[in-house]
Parts: sequence; structure tokens; C-alpha cells
Amino acid sequence: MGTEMQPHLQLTEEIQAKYALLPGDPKRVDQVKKHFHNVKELAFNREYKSIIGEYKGIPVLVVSTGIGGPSAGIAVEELANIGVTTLIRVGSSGSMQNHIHLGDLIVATGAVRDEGTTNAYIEAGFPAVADDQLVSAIRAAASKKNIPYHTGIVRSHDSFYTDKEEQIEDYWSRRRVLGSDMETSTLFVVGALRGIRTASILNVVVPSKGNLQSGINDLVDGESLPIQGERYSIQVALEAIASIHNTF
Ligand SMILES: O=P(O)(O)O[C@H]1O[C@H](CO)[C@@H](O)[C@H]1O
Ligand SMILES: O=c1cc[nH]c(=O)[nH]1
Repeated sequence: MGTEMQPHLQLTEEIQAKYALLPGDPKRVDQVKKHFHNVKELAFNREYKSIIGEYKGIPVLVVSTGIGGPSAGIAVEELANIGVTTLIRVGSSGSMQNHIHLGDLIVATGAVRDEGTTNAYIEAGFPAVADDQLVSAIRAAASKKNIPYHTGIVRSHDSFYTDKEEQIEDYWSRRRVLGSDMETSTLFVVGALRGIRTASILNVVVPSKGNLQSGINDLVDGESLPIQGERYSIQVALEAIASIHNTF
């Protein structure tokens, strides 16, 4: 445990939070803030913006992890150092299946480790899987709020712009991978190695290749589907935390 200041997050264990939500984008921290009482701004160093607030009386930390495995891995390590035990990513993703539309939520049960960070930690056979009790709590919270979701495997990667993106997408979508992001596998593997619970809820912001419908039908009540999906992902993550608080 670290009473000392963590070098990247600029946080210490004095904040005494057990739960954290992890958006990639620092701007999403402010979206989570809207759901809190007694918010305190903590730090904003590099890509790591942090606040703490109360949801239903429970202290919840929010820390942005930036883009990609290396910065997500650093965030997980430093959060573990200050005593955080439960991490839920509230991220964005591309869809890899035609039936998964803009603004849909994907609750990842596992992730293809198509990135370099976790390979720096442990051999490829080590699985990137979410904590199953946390996934159950997320599923129950979504059902309680009537928020639809998909569950399954996602792919975490390191690049958007190689010359092979189309073939790679095609390969994994044929293997029923639901969507892609850049941090979920690192969160799962580093979290498991450090003995903390992790889960990832992804809001679809890029439609699958063959999905014409997704781009056209993009507004509900004046709100875009990805904006709605972001709000839903945050609501579900916070409700899941409230439901597990003091139970495991
Ligand atoms: O919106 P966030 O949570 O950052 O997630 C996705 O968006 C970024 C890429 O645009 C990557 O970090 C990817 O994982
Ligand atoms: O298509 C996308 C969108 C967000 N993040 C990804 O990794 N891929």
C-alpha cells in the first residue's frame, strides 16, 4: 500500500476509496460527476484526471486512463497501490457485429489480448477475464434499469491505422468477438495479477462495417445514441457498485 504520492495518478491512499470507475477519455470524468453528491476534484496529471464523489452515500473514485494498454496498466497498478479493490471501465468501443448498434452496451466477459502491455507482464496463455461476480452485478443493474446490453468477448488492440485493419476486424468478427477497444484486456490481466476485481462496460461509438442502419438512426429524444449509451454505461456501473457495496 502507498501512503506516498503515486507518481502518475498523483493520488495517495488517504482518499480511502474501494471503488473506481475508469473512463479512457478525461472528459468522461465530468459526465460521471453529474451522478455524484459531494464531489471533490483530486488531480489532473497527464491523461489521468481524477475526482471522488458519493453515489448513494458510497465514495466512488473516477480516474481517466487515457488511450491504450500502457497508460491503463499504470492506472491499475497505482490504484491497487492506494487500496482500490474494484475497478469498472466505462469505455467506448467499435462494434464488430451487425446486430450491435451505436449506443449499445457491451459488458465484456473476456478480451482478446491483441496488445503489447499484457505480454510484457505474462505469457499469452494467461486469460484476460472479468470478475464474474462483478459482471453479474453489472448485468443485474442493467436489467433493473431496463438498459439492454450484450455480453461476450471483446478485442483490445494497439492501433487504429495499420494497413491490415480491415482483415483483422473481419478475422475477429467471424470468431464472434463483439467489439473492440484498447484497454479492457490490460485492465483484466493487470487487475487479476494484482488481486483486484475488474469489469468493463463499453458503449458502441463506431458501427460495424456492414451496418448501414446504425449511422442513420442515431437520435433518440434529441440525444445521440452514443451519448445515451455513455450515460447508460455510467448509470449501470454506479448501480452495480451500490449493489455490491459491503457484500463481497
Ligand atoms: O473512449 P475510451 O474509453 O478512451 O475508449 C476507446 O477510445 C479510444 C480510441 O479512440 C481508446 O481509448 C478506446 O479504447
Ligand atoms: O472502433 C473503435 C472505437 C473506439 N475504440 C476502438 O478501439 N475502436
